[in-house]
Amino acid sequence: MCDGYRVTSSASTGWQTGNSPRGACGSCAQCSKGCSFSVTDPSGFPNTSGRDGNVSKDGRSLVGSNVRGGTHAASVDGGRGPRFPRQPRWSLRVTAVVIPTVATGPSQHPEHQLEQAYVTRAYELLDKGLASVEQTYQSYEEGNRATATALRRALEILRNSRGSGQLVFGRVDQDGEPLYIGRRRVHDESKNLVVASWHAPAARVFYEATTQDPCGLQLKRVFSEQDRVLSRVVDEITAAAAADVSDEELDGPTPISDALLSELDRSRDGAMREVVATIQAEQFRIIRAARDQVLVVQGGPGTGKTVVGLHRAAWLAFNDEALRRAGILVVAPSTAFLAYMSGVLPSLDASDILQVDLSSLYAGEATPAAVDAPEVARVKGSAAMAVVLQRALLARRGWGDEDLELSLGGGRAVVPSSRIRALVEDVSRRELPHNQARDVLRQALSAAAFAAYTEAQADAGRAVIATEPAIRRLSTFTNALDRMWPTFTAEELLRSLYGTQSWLVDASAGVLSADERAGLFREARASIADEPWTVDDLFCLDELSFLLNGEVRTYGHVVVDEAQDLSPMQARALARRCPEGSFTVLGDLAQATGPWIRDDWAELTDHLSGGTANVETLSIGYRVPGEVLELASRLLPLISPGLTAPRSVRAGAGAPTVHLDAMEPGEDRALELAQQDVESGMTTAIVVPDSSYGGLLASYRQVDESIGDGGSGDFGQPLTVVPASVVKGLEFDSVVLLHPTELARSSIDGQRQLYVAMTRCTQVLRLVDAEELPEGLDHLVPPRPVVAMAASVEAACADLEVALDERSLEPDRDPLTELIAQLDQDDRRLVENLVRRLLQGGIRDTLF
Ligand SMILES: Nc1ncnc2c1ncn2[C@@H]1O[C@H](COP(=O)(O)OP(=O)(O)OP(=O)(O)O)[C@@H](O)[C@H]1O
Repeated sequence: MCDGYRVTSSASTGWQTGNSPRGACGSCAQCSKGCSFSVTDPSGFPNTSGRDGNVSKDGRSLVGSNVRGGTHAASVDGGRGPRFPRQPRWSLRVTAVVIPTVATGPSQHPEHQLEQAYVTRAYELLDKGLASVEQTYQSYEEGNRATATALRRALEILRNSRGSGQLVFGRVDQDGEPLYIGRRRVHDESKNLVVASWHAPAARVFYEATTQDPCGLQLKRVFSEQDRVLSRVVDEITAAAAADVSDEELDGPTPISDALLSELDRSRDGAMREVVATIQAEQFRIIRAARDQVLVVQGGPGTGKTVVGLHRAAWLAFNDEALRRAGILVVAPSTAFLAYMSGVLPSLDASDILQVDLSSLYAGEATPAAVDAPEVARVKGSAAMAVVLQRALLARRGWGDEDLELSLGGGRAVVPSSRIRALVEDVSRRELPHNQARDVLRQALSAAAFAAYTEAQADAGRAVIATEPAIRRLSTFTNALDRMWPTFTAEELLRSLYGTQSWLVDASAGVLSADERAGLFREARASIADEPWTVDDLFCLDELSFLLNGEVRTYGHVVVDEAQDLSPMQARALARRCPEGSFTVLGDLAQATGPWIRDDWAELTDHLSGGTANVETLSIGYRVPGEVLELASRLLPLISPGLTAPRSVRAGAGAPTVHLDAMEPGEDRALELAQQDVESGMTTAIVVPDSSYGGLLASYRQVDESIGDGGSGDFGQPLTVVPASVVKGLEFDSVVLLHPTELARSSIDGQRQLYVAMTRCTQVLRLVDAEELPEGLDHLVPPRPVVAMAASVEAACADLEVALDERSLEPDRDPLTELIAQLDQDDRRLVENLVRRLLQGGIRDTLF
C-alpha cells in the first residue's frame, strides 16, 4: 500500500537546437494524500505551460500539488526572440516523475522486501545481459555487417524491455513452485529461468485464473512498480481465499483487481499503452485463440478490442514460428489512429509486425485528394464494383475481323482473324493476371505468325530468313498486340472507365442502376496526378492492380481494427493479402458510421474468407465511466437495437454534465469547461461536428495557440480540438462535446457519431449546447421553472396582443388560424415554442 507520492527524477527532453535554454529541477514535499512538485525552467522565458500543474506567476515553474503517480510535464516554447534572435524555434519539455512512496508498517505485504529483492535481481540480470550484448556489439561492429545488424536489433529489444513498463508484474505458485511473470523472459548466468515472458505457455494461468476458478493455483500475486521500486504487492488469489468462495460469488461477475483499477486510473497522454500486466481472462481467451479462422471481436466502446488485437498479434508472433516467417499485418482505420496505437507493439518487443493505415494498403501512385458523396462511396465500395472493374478490363481485349499481315524482309506472314480470336479466347480462359497473360499471348501470336511465315515461304520456295524473335520486335506486331491485349496501369484504366460513358454502360449492365452509374462518371483531368482520387478509388485501383499484375505482399495473419466500417471492396483488398483467411476482426456494429452500417458481421466476413467466422464478444468496459456509458447507451435502441452496452468497471467514476444555454455561445462555454479540466490535470478534447472544426480551431487558437488539432495523429496536447469523424477509437480523460444536437442531425449516421463521441472519455463527459439535446438524451433538458415559463407566456401574450392590434383580422375566419397566418416567421416560432414548453411543463391546465 502506498502512503503518498514523491518526485523521483526530473529531466529535460525535446531539444530542437543545441543552444536552447536548458535545465530543470524537481523537488517535492511529501504528504499523505498526494505530492507537491515543481519543475523549473531556468531560461527565464515567461511562457512555461504545464500539463499537470499550474504555471507560477513568473512563468518559470510548473507547480503541481496533490498530484498522484505518473509523469508530469511542463513545456516552454520559444522562437526568434530578443534573447535568441538568430535561433530557430525551439521547445523544452521538463518532466518530473512522481511515484507512490511505499508504506512501511502494518499495511505492507509481509513479503514485500523479498519480492522487491527478486525484482531488483531480475533488473540487474537484464542490465548485465544488455551490457554484455553491447560489448559484443562493439567488437563486431567493424567486422561482419549481418552480425552487427542482428546485435543492434537485440540491443534495441533489450533497451525497450528495460525502458518502459514493468519488467516483473506477478507471480503464480502451483504445486509449491513459484513462477514470476513479466514483460520479457529473464534468465540468470546458468540459463535458469528467473522471469517467464507473458506470452510463454507457462504464463497462461496467470491470466486465466480467477478467484472463482483458481485453475489449481495456490497463489496469484500481483506487483505494482515504478522505476524499479515495488509500490504494492497484492495476493489476488490464495489457497485459503479460493476455498472460501461462496456459490453466489461463483456465479457472479469476476471481481475487478486493484491492479487493473489503478492502471485504469492513470491519466491518458494521447497514446495507447500495452496492458500485459492487467489483461483480463475474457480478453486473454481471445488473445490466444487459434488463428485458423476469421475471429470477430465484437465489443462496445472501450472494451479493449484494440488492445486485445495488438496483444494477440504479439502473442501469435511469439508463439508461432511459421506465422512469424509469413508475417503479421495490423491495419488501423486512419493515420491518426495508427499514430495513437503504434507504440504498443514495439513496447511488446514486436516491432517486426507491420502496422499500416487502411489507405496505405494500395502502394500505387494515386493519393486521395477528394471525398466521395456518400451514395457514390457506397457504389465504389460495393462488391458490384469488382464485377464492373473486371468487365471493364475484359472488354479491352479482343480482335475484329481483319487478318494480321506482317512484312518480313522479302516474305510475309498472314494470321487469319479467326485464329487470332481463338488465341485471345484461349489465353483468357487461363485466368492469368492480365499482364502475365499478355506475355503468353505474345508468344502464342508470334509462334502463329512464324508458322504462317514459314508455310508461306515454303509454298513460294523461298528460304526462311526471319526468326520468331524478329517477328516480336516488329512494330506492326506490337501495335496489333496492343490492340488485342492492351497494357495500362490501374490508374489509366480506372480514369478511362470513369471518363467514358460507353465503357461504364457496358461494364455495369445488370449490376448498377443508371443513377449509380451516373455517380461514377467524371471528365478525365489533364494528368493522372490531377485526378481527384478518393479513398474508395484506392480500393478500386487495388482491385485493378491485382487483376493486372496478380501480385500483392501477403501475410499469415491480419488484424484489422474498427472493421465495422469496412466496405466490401476494402475487405476484398484485405482478403488478397491473407490467402489463408486468418483474420482478427475488431469492431462494434453500433459504432459503424459511413456508408456501410450493418446488423450482422457475416455481411463483412463473407468478403474476407470463404469459411465461417467466429464472433467473440467483449462485455466489460474499461474506458468509459459507468454513468457516461449508461447515458450513451440510451442511443443504442435508436442505432443498434440488438446490442447491449458493456458493463463498466469504472462505476461512479464521473457523471456526465450538461450545459445548455440559449443566451451564451456554446463555443465559449466549451472552451472554458475544457480549460478547467486541463487545469485539473486531465487530457481533454473538445469534440465538434466536422463542419465547425476549421472555424472553431482557428478561433480557439487565438485564445490559446498551444491547443492541438489532432493533425498527424498527435493527441498529446493537454487540450485538442477533434472533429467528430476522427475521434473514433481514441480516448481522453475529459471530453467536452460541443453541439451534440447538430452532430446527431447532421447526417444519416449522426446518432452513431454522437454515440462514438460520447464514449471517448475515461473520466468526464460534458455536453454543451444551446437549449435542446438530441433524441435519446432529451430527458436531460431541465424543465424551465414554472415562474419563468409563466413570465415568458405573459410576455408572449402581450406581444401577440400587440400583433393582433396592429393587424386587421378578417371577421369570417377562425381568429387563431387568421392570427397564425399573419404571424411572421419569428412570431410563429415563438408560438410553437410556447406550446411545446407548456405541454412539456404540464401547466396548460393551470394557465388556461
Ligand atoms: N486489461 C486491461 N488492462 C488495462 N487497461 C485496459 C485493459 N483493457 C482495456 N484497457 C484500456 O481500456 C481503454 C479502451 O481500450 P481499447 O481502446 O482497446 O477499447 P476498444 O474496445 O478498442 O474501444 P473503441 O470501441 O472505442 O474502439 C484503453 O485505455 C485500454 O488501455
